[in-house]
Amino acid sequence: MNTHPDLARERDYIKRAYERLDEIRAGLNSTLSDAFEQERGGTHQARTERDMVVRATLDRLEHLEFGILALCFGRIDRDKDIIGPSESFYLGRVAVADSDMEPLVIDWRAPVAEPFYRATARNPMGISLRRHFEIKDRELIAIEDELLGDLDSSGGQGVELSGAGALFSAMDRVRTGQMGDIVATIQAEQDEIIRAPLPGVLVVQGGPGTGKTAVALHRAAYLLYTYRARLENQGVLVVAPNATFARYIERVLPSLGETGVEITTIANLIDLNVELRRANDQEALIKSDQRMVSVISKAVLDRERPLSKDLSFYLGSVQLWVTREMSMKAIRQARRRTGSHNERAKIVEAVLSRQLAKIYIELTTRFQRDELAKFNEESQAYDQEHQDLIIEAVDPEEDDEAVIAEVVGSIKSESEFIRIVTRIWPRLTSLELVNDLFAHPALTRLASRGVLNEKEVEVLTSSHKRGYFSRFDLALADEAYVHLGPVLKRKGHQSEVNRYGHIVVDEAQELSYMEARVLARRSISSSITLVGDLSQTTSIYGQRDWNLIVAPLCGAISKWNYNELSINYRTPIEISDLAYRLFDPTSMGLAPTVSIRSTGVEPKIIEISGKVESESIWRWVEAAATEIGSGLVGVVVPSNFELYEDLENCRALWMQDHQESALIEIRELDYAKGLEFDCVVIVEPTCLVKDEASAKAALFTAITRATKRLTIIYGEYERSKLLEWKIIGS
Ligand SMILES: Nc1ncnc2c1ncn2[C@@H]1O[C@H](COP(=O)(O)OP(=O)(O)OP(=O)(O)O)[C@@H](O)[C@H]1O
Repeated sequence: MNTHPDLARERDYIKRAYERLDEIRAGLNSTLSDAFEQERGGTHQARTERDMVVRATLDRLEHLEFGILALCFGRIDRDKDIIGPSESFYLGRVAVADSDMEPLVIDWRAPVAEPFYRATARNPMGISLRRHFEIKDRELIAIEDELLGDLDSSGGQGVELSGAGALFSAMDRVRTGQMGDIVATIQAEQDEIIRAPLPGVLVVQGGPGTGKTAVALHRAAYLLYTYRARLENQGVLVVAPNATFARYIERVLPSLGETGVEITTIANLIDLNVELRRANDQEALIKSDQRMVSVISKAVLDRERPLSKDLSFYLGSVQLWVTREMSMKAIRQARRRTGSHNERAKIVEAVLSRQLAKIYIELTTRFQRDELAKFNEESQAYDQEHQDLIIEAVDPEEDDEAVIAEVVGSIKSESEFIRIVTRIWPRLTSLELVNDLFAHPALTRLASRGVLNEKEVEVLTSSHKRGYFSRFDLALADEAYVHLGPVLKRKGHQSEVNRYGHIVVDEAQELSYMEARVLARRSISSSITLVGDLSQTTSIYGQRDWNLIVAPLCGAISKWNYNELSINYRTPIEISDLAYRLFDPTSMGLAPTVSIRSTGVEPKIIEISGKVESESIWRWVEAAATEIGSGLVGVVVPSNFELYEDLENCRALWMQDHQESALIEIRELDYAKGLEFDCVVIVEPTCLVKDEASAKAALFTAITRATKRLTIIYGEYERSKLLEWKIIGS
């Protein structure tokens, strides 16, 4: 029972704030129903104005909709200073003012709120008191005060924390499988990143559980608040590594009153509407490589091909030849022009049709129709030499443009002519280009000559499945689109890409070079926040150097800002100790992180003799779920794990009988990354990913998903590796 002397007074204040919030909501709802009730009539302007009112009211209502979450979570008392008397500010997830427009609650993002997150004993930032409220069902139940004068809020590991009580209870909460906001307990090092200026590339490196995802999302909300006029128009994009992760974080921004942020994956952003297949590691590695930039640009050029032999078609009874020479000239002319490949197909078409129209006119006027027929009969066709003579004889000045235009029109609608032009300069969708490129080894080889070796070409062609694409193909298609442009006059052509005022990328260490280019193309002015952890790079195409990640994103700006986070809010000391036995971050030049919670429960490490079977695994999963009681158990298994289906069956049966118990999820590492579970069970810990070079980082990542308990189940064949990795002792 909290017996703070100010409890009753603060309770009244918070009650008043809630009542005022209700009043504001009621006012907005009645504005809305008035607008709906008004007849659709009136002038166009009146209707437009009404629509604007409806939209703005709906936006405002949405902004005030945060369910059962607390409106107000803290207060700061500012000392008297030269500009005014001492003052108290109540901070909350949205601003609420009374009917005289006097603020009751201030938005956490307002500049005046900054000391709530940043003030320390050494630098109190002009405040004497920081107060944290615990609110349940709209009622204040506890108060935690920090007097900045004699602050001692060390988390036990020599770390200075703000609102330690509120922070620890937030960290201890049972996980639901959906990320929540941290607005009430943001720590100073996090706040600095959240409130960093908008322009430029900002990199946030932090070990597991340091709040990178949370910080990234709160930063998006902060930027929208602070640069609303610009960003509401331009848009803010959050890029998640996969759809599972996007779902995991989707509630955070709405709980902060921001619903306009787009959260998506790179594949969805490219939006080519294809079902994705998995890529194998070697294929993924090559297709993510920087060298693919030149392969793709060459692949487009390779499709601009002169004819290998002369081809003809009939316009009426006249046989017209498109010679190899003509096709080369047309390509040269088209290449001299600006515009995308697809746009310039028109130039090839125009050049050839005009040339052929002149030939046609010359032929039909110079010879009698029957003489021409005889001529054709005798020689089957006139050869290139004849035609060249005719071309030279044609003086454009003397031609009647109207007649030429008419013949050009007829030529352009001849299907054979269209076929020939398509052969020389096909209009292509980006997926067609990528599909053709890997479906035909000759094209692959041609485009990658001097860039990829024969073995790499073999990997690309042998892993290709006609008409099926991986996410890596999509990035290549996006690259190809830059050269190709939309296919005009064809159904389903792609539109121009959306560009954003700010882009936030999570798990940025896994951003491949080609995917980074996808994002660069969608950034208006290289205003980007990248959050990630180089010690958790587990994909074969991911990076272990921020310079490499940032390079394709910087655009004209060569400087970028770097920040590190150091406190692990997720993993208890007992579990992170094990993780750091496996991996020493200083070996990569990264600052070690500090866990600030302890559970007193050591991880369980279990050896299974003989073959690892689903029954034996499940026994331990069940034990973990029973032990934890409620919350979330994440079973992390190797990718393409042969027992995956069996485990899913065990899970389905277990869940039927244990509906009130802990939820169990079985996940490959890629789909557990970035997430967290009250209890983690890792199966075959040395085999989580195929790529051996990433195996250690994969286990490190899996271990650090746990907020409370950890069980590792390994087969005896993994013992020597686990000994070497210091996970088990001899
Ligand atoms: N200031 C904070 N107050 C309360 N909880 C916090 C705070 N910062 C982070 N957390 C919690 O810690 C957990 C880890 O945060 P988050 O997932 O953002 O970390 P991360 O650095 O992205 O982790 P990883 O790289 O391991 O996936 C989350 O449950 C988050 O809500």
